[in-house]
Amino acid sequence: MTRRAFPVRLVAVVTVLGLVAGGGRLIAPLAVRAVIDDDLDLSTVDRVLPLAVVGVLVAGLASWALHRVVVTTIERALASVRRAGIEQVHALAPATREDLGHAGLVSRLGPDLDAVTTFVASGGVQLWGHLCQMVVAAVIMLVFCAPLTLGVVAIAALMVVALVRLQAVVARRFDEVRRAFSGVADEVGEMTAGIGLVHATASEDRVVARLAAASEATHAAQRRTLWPMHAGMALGEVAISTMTVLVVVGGTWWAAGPLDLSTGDVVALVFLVTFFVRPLQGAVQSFSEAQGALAGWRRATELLDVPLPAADRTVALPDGPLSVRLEQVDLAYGDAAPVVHGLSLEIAAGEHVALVGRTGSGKSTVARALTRQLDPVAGRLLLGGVDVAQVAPEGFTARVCVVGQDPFLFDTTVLANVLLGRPGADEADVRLVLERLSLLDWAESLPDGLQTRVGSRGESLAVGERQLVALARTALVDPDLLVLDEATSGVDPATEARLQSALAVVTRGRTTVTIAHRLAAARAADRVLVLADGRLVEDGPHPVLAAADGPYSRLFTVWSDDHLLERNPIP
Ligand SMILES: Nc1ncnc2c1ncn2[C@@H]1O[C@H](COP(=O)(O)OP(=O)(O)OP(=O)(O)O)[C@@H](O)[C@H]1O
Repeated sequence: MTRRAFPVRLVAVVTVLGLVAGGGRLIAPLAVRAVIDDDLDLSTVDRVLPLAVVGVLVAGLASWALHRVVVTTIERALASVRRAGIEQVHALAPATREDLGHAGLVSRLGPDLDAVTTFVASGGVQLWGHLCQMVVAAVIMLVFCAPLTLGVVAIAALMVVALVRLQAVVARRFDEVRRAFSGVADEVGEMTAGIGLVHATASEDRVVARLAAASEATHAAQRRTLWPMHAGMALGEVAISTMTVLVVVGGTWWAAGPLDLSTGDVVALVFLVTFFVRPLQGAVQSFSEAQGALAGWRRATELLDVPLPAADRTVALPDGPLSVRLEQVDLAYGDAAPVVHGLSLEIAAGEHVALVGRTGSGKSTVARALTRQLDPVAGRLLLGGVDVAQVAPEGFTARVCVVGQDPFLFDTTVLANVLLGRPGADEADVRLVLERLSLLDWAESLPDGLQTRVGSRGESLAVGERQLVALARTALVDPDLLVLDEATSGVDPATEARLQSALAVVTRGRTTVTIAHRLAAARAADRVLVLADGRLVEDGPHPVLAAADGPYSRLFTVWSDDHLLERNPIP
């Protein structure tokens, strides 16, 4: 994150506006003082009233300007943090991104920053106005009567200490309320999601009892917040009353004695006490809200300090289809033990290989390494003869593409999702690609053709259809290494046929690694690599491995049986 210089001008503007906004309100007690000291003379009222009105108007204007400056500045700062955050997320190493987690990233750039906005818009500006008003009130009181002001400040200090403690209790209790509320939400969520099971097992009473218990817990938690909240309010009232008595008694005593205090001074002091203490109460409350906003800001900006991949990755991949070479590669997640061990293999440029193996054998992990979402913890991975550790990130995703089992689509049209494949491409390019993949008829048969919206994450389309869109997008990218994770479920026979013919076109002449979960995908490859427990245990063309008495032929038998069952279901 680029650190900016301290914004001296902004702070100066905000301070002046705060002092005018806060100080302007104090014109009222000063006007009252002047009128009382002139024995309620009407000519003084005529003189003072316009001044008081102007003062209040100026204070109002300053308050509006303060709000505007602060909110605009903070919103700009937040927008730039969001932008920088998104750029940072893109620049992070994929493994780091995965460590931070999708939800973590979303919350840092979403709700965490929203907490700052909410605080600034609701309490933040008032907090500043309150602080300024307190300062001005304290200075005027000091001018009128320093000893009384010191007494007032001493009582206020005691009040702040007590309020801060009470606030901590309130915050804890509110946390309990939030947890209790989320308990209710969990119960409601489970109840609605599992409504079928609830009916089937006739457990309505149990579920309702659990919900009632969760609701009761919420009420109890809310009741527990009441006493510290009311104690805080009562404390404020007691403090104000004590200060008022102090000012009235002390002021009267001093007025009659050592200090030259007029009746107007004493009355003005009584008002000023209120103008000093009320914002103090508000400020204490806003301070605790500020903690949440600050925590949100810290979490969001922490993201900007996450180290980026080394800047010495500057080598470009050679043009054309890319060969793949793994030399004694170990792959691991985080600090855990490697899940792929000493993997060595070679894939020629333009070759199509299938990765097969039982679940958990390491296929997806190898695919992640090929697409650089996971860096080897040992050994070397070379693409086109270049060690990926040195390959520049720029342009990498245009050369190496992955089509996952359930590809992500943006909530927009089919056309817009495919167009993402190549900047500058237009509808004609997309139609051409779809035509080449024999998918144009399918796309046009969708409710709004290419303009059909795919819904959030593409949920309006079936999984297989999402893969079709992703394949078209990939064909538009025209990568030199393609990693395909074959869809295992949710693909109807018609979509399956479209997928297979589109895949045949997309993979032609392109280095392709398919994670094959089914026989057809393995058979379509030039070569099959069999993984078991993160190790390469077989390597060869399908006919050879199928004929050998090894792990692949055993998998092949299982697949063949499944295939037969699919075609000839048990009656
Ligand atoms: N994100 C992850 N964090 C930690 N361990 C993981 C992660 N992903 C996979 N693993 C572990 O790595 C090992 C290999 O998993 P991988 O997903 O590569 O297997 P796979 O052969 O692709 O399985 P499947 O066919 O079920 O997708 C497994 O032990 C798995 O638990």
